[in-house]
Order: sequence, then structure tokens, then C-alpha cells
Amino acid sequence: MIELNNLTRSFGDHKAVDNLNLKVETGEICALIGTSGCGKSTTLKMINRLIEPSSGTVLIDGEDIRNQPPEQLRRKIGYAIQGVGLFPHRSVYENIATVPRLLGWSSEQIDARVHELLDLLKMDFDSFAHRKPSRLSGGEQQRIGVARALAAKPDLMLMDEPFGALDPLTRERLQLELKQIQKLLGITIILVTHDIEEAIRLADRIAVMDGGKLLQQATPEELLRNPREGFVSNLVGGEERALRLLSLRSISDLMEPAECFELNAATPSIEASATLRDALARQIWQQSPVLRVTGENGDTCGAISMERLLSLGQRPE
Ligand SMILES: Nc1ncnc2c1ncn2[C@@H]1O[C@H](COP(=O)(O)OP(=O)(O)OP(=O)(O)O)[C@@H](O)[C@H]1O
Repeated sequence: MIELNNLTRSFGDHKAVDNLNLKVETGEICALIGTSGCGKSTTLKMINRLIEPSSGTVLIDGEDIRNQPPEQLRRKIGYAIQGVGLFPHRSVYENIATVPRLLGWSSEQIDARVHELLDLLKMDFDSFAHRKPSRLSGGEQQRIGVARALAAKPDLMLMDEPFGALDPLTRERLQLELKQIQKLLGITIILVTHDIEEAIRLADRIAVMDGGKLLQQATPEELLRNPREGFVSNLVGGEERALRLLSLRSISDLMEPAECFELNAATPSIEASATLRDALARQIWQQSPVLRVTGENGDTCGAISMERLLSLGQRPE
């Protein structure tokens, strides 16, 4: 678990982070969200000691991070930032190998790890490993940035707008891949973003900051259902909240038995793993108030009605 206790950082008279208290459970993704300049990056950098706090403490699994030299701490924490920060003169292979080399891994261990990570990120070793970063697309560079941050098998990753500069489609794909990798490896991620959609899609908990202070910390669903008045409720949106709530759940959570409806060969279908938001979009697009729901093998496993979606997405009391 990561604990930030009364964390404050001033620059001159300005408190960039003001008495922040935050707990992040092991194996969770916590998104830090807020407008530009609210103190997100400063908070993140206090966790790997790129910035030292003016007061307060950071504990990782109960241990104060000041007990370790910064370099030693940083080798155990993955760090991926916007604009990636890859070393331009080193190949993809050498970029990924950076921290394992510093930790004294053998060349066989490093080689196996680079293969494993490129595989995990769906990049072919022979085509990519020996290229320089300038010969990669923006999305490929971001992937290598993530691979490099994961190289030494950290339990904790800090990510500062890692997908900031990407087009929406690539961004969404990388977000889904990151979530799968995070679940697979069981790592804890603290992710800075100013994009509420990204926070909702990725995070187990969202921490909303404004003016250096933490305003609210909650699961995406709690945040959408009960945002604090003012900044947080503006951030989560007005009527868009309905669609955002639908995007949090998969169809398998809410579908009904197929026998409850008169499905026929013309009834459009959708996979059970899609979100309720996808279901609503398909119902509108296909002009069909009911969809057949199919499992992985393509067999019918239920049905989802627009009536059911409307009841879930209604305005909270
Ligand atoms: N080294 C520094 N010296 C002086 N002021 C700083 C320094 N670093 C950050 N600040 C100030 O602290 C405040 C918080 O900055 P920070 O980078 O943490 O914000 P942020 O929420 O990450 O913003 P963004 O989304 O724009 O990256 C800002 O007002 C910034 O100008």
C-alpha cells in the first residue's frame, strides 16, 4: 500500500501540494485528476523523490521512502511520462534494458526480459528491438516507454499522462492493453491524467485534486453517482454522467434470459463482454430496443433491453 500523509510542497509562497492525504491499495490503479497546475505531477514526483516534500511523509508498504537513497528507490519504481523520454541514441532494446543493467542483471536475463516485454506489448522483436526511437511512431514510442518502465518488474508504476499525445483510437487501445497488463502482473499504478474518460476507463479509484488539495477520492462509480458539489461535479459532467455510468459495466452484469424476449433471426446481437454504453449505441444505431447477447463461442446467452439500460443510467436521487 502507498500512503501519502499530510504531504505538502511549496515553491516560494505557493503551495503546489497542500496537506494531501491519500492511500492507494496494492494492485490498484489510482488516477490523480485535476486541471493544469493543480499539483498532480508534483505529487507523483514526491513518490519517487524527484521532488522532496516541504512536509509530510510517503510510505510504501509501511516504510518511509526517506529511508532509501533516491536512486535505489527509483530503480524499484517504474516511471513513464508524457513525451516518453526515451534515450534517442539507444536502440529500443537498450532503452528497455536500462534499469535491469543498472541493477546488474545478467545478459541472458535482460535478453529474456526484453523479449517478454515486446511480446506483452504486441511488438515483434525482430522488427523493433534494434530501431532507434526516431524510427518509431508516437504510439510505438509510448509502448516502449511503458516497456522500459516495466523492465525491472516494479511493484509500483508512476505514470504521468503516458498517453497524452496520442490520437483517440491509439490511446484507447493502449489504455486497454495497460489495464490487461496491470491485472496480469498485479502491479500498483498511480496515473496522472486530466482526462476524466481515461480515469473512468482505467482506474479502480479516482483522486480529484484542485489547487494542491484533494477534493474527493472514490471509485469511478461512486464519483459519478455522488460527486462533491462544485469542481468535482463539473468534472464528471452533467448529463454525460449517464453514459459514463453505462461505460463502467459490461452487458453480462445486466442481461436477462433470452426467453424473456421474442428474439428472431433479424434481432441484432452484441458480445456479453461489451459495455452497456456499447449496447445502447448499437440499439440506437440498429433501431432495435432489444439485442441478443452472445458469449465467446457465438452462442446466445441472454438479451439486453433498452428499458433496462434506461433504468440504470437514470439520474441519481
Ligand atoms: N520547480 C518548480 N518551481 C516553481 N514552481 C513549480 C515547480 N514545479 C511546479 N511548480 C508549480 O506548482 C504547481 C503545480 O505544478 P504541477 O506540475 O504539479 O501541476 P500539474 O497538476 O501536474 O499540471 P499539468 O497538468 O499542467 O502538468 C504549478 O503552479 C506549477 O507552476
